[in-house]
Amino acid sequence: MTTCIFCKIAEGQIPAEVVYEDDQVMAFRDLNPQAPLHVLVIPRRHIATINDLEPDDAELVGRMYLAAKKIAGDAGFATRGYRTVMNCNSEAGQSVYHIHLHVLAGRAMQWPPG
Ligand SMILES: CCNS(=O)(=O)OC[C@H]1O[C@@H](n2cnc3c(N)ncnc32)[C@H](O)[C@@H]1O
Repeated sequence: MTTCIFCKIAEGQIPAEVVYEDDQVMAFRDLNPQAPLHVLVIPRRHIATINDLEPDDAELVGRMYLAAKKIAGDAGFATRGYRTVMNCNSEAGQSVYHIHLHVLAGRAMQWPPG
């Protein structure tokens, strides 16, 4: 019985507005969007942080980026541009310890990030 909120979303135990899913990854809208498009791409398998990735996870991470590409493209932001962010641990602001790729689009992004 997991306590991970993103595992619960992946298992359909709690609701989310799913925008993409396949056998290994899924994506849903962020509850607190920071841009007109703000979606989270997660692996179905629980991996807490980037530090917990192993070489065997390379294809899975690649599939997360391909999902991000599809989501941003389908939403019409491929040419305008979009940002993908994966935060690792507290100083990066990670608050949900199940890796997730933020996909943000629809406004000009700042650099460097705050
Ligand atoms: C500083 C960011 N911290 S973070 O990089 O860890 O991102 C966590 C993100 O998950 C989002 N979130 C938390 N719970 C849910 C949920 N149940 N459904 C959708 N999004 C969620 C937060 O709004 C936040 O943007």
